Amino acid sequence: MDHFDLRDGVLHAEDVPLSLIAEEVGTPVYVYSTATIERHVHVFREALAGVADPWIAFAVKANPNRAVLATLARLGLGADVVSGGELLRARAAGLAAEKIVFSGVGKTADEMALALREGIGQFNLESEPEAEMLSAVATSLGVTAPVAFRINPNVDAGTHAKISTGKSEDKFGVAYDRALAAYELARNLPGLRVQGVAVHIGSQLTDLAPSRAAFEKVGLLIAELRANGHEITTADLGGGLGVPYDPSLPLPPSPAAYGEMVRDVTAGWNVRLVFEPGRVIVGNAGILLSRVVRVKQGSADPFVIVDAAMNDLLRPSLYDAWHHIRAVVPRGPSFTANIVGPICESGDTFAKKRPMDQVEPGDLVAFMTAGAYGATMANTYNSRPLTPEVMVSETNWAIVRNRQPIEMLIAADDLPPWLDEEAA
Ligand SMILES: Cc1ncc(COP(=O)(O)O)c(C=O)c1O
Ligand SMILES: N[C@@H](CCCC[NH3+])C(=O)O
Repeated sequence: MDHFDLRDGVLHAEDVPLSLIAEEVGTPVYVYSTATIERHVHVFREALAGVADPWIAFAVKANPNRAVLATLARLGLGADVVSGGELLRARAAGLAAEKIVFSGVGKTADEMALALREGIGQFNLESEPEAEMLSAVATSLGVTAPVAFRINPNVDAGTHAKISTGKSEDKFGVAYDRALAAYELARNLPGLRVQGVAVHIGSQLTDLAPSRAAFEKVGLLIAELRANGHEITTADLGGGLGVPYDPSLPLPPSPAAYGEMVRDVTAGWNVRLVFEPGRVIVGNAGILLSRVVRVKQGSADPFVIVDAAMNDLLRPSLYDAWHHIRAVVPRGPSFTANIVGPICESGDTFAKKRPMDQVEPGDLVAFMTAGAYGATMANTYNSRPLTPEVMVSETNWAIVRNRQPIEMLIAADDLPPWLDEEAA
């Protein structure tokens, strides 16, 4: 439960009762614990003890809230970004440019120019044409881009198909058997300085064996590249370590076990290792706080209708993801219910036939493990405002992204000239 503690039957975020936040900010609202984020960074770092000078680049996509990024910046982390927007957010939060790596298959020339001007630490290139584009952009700016190729090791990560990234049919990385040729190409392109190899096979990984297999391929490639005269100084092992969502399932590998595997596979590589953890840092540092609107009897199990919906937390409807849902103040015996949101799609279902705490209209419920890929995937479907976010630190708490009033969403739409007059 980390720092969302149950005390006297009440769920607290650090030392702030969630009921206070719900009253003042309204629901649904994401709540993050600073202490839990700090602890997770500490645990991840400890797990890498013995790895010389690890470069920990937080995967910004997992939680790009500026307060979260600023917390990580204060702890000395870098960032893995996948868009110009993420890069700007990371910089605005105070993350050092030289600790930023830039991943993604579709970087545009504008995004490359932005990253070059900022002076980021590494571009993880995902194709030969991307190398050619970066070479042209860097040359036009008169700078040199530090690059690695992300290779596709053709390894099945054993995770949900939509978040698996290391199989040959996935769009990511350069096919392993094309890698040597890609490095030859890059060596001869002006404006590029080849420095590393990168890999990332997927997210919510619950078995270390596929990662080990992928890393072993990276090790072989580094040896071949060096034999061909390339100077390889970094190896980016990506992110992906899973977190516990469903308490009835076996625990995913611990950061310590992951660290041990990494040390074992990379012994003798003589490179600076880069890590891109996202979920493992923030997943269990956040909850989505919601209120029960009503309980409706179905022909079988009751429907608990809450004020959070698939637009606030997309994971259950997109990946059939499981989030533990608990009453903030338990009322005693559990019952079996379907937990749903108000959106007009049957996919707006958080849990089916779920044994859960007894709840009544007005009660607060917490969706646990919602700190990663929660608020960042929220949207305004059904013209619902974007979910606000709150950060707690000991006895302090603050809104770190406000709920946008629906008036703002309406005002954001411009009318074309031929409708403008009519509306006015
Ligand atoms: C390139 C890259 N790095 C890092 C991550 C972070 O993954 P996770 O949040 O599972 O650690 C992802 C997402 O899967 C990614 O695509
Ligand atoms: N959005 C996914 C993770 C995607 C990882 C991105 N590479 C999830 O919620 O599980």
